Amino acid sequence: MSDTQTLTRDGIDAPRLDIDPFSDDFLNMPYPYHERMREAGPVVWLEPYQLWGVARHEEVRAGLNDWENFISSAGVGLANFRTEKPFRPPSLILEADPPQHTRSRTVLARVLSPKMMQKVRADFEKQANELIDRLVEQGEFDAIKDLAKAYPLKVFPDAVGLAAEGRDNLLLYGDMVFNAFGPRNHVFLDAVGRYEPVREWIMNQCQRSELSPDGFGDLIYQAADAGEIKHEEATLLVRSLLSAGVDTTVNGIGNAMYCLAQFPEQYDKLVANPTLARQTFEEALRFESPVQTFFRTVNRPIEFAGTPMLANDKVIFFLAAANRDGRQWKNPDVFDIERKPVGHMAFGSGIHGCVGQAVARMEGELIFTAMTKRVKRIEMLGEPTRRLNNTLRALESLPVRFVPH
Ligand code: HEM
Ligand SMILES: CCOc1cccc(C(=O)O)c1
Repeated sequence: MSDTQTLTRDGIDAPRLDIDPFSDDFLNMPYPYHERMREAGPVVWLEPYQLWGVARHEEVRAGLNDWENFISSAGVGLANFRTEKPFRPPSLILEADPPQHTRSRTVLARVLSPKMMQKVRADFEKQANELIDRLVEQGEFDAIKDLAKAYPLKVFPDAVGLAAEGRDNLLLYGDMVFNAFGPRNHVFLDAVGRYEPVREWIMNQCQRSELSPDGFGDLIYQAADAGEIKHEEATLLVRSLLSAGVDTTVNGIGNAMYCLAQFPEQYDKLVANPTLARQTFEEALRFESPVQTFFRTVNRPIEFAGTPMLANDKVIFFLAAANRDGRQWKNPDVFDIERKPVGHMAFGSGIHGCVGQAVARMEGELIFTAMTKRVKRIEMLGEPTRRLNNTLRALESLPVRFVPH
């Protein structure tokens, strides 16, 4: 950092907060910090990283929907790709703006469409039923290792067309990718050591020769055969599926399990009405958002929510803070499966809104539907342990017991 940068910038027309969103304290328990930022104003200036923070629902939504002023091609993490070398070759969808983004999005939106989900639904359902049957037999288990990781690591790579071996590498890779959106803190440095061995493995898995025909991965190469994208672009788009498609759902399901184990009266409501399974997963995404933040870069001098911003400023959008904003939600800090959390920011918003949400929603719906049919109660056998990550809200372990009907 140059000398001038160590001093805070003049002309900041917003509340200045000395909050580090990547400190262990913040990552362990973000909610009091979210409240402070929301109450300070629609936009705040975070001194430790000299960037803007947006934590209220209305402004998070407005900012993510404004892709022309808040761009993704300069990176959706702390690093500004205009001045720093990206940690890895940029994503052609997440870290792209139109028109590149549009071509990538058209292909992935087709491959991951609700219509495509119908083709794999029966297998996702069979795997959910068999897994829950095994865990009911087992009785006591770790809801993260044996359920939240096991299910996505089976169904999604199967659908993509990956070989069966080495799939745990997808967790190491996802952990790394999501840490890399943050600063080079100890959380990132601890992960980067685990990541080196799998970097090559991941790129090998993205090669067409490694993918089974007609899986999600091969369908992307078929779009290249049809001339929609280049073949080398198809390889990077398969990497997008492997980057975003596992660690997200692992923590979506893991956090939902924690919610249902902490609030047994909510699980009782779900058992009484299993058609609430999809909505239960959605409420868990709002209440304990797996993806906590994403950044944007200001494209040109603008005034946003009454605050002047300069080109190249970084803005961090706190999706999880928006999801508990009392301006948007009644009793936001209550996990209520009868709430319809329409408009939550857990999947983002606008042109970059999650292209894999149909996959995520189907995984959540099927695993919790299978559970309600077999499990009368989820008992917590001890406190969970947390896995700190610069972007993800993740548990490392959650000891539970399934009490069958
Ligand atoms: C509970 C699970 C999931 C959560 C919470 C989640 C969250 C998100 C969020 C917040 C974004 C917006 C990123 C931005 O605005 O910069 C996003 C985009 C994306 N997601 Fe998901 N995601 C989930 C599951 C998935 C799955 C299963 C896949 C793949 C099959 C996936 C693939 C992607 C991709 C490729 C993008 C970039 C889309 C674009 O930039 O147009 N996600 N996701
Ligand atoms: C869940 C947000 O979406 C992501 C996350 C990480 C990587 C990528 C990618 O496109 O490589 C996408």
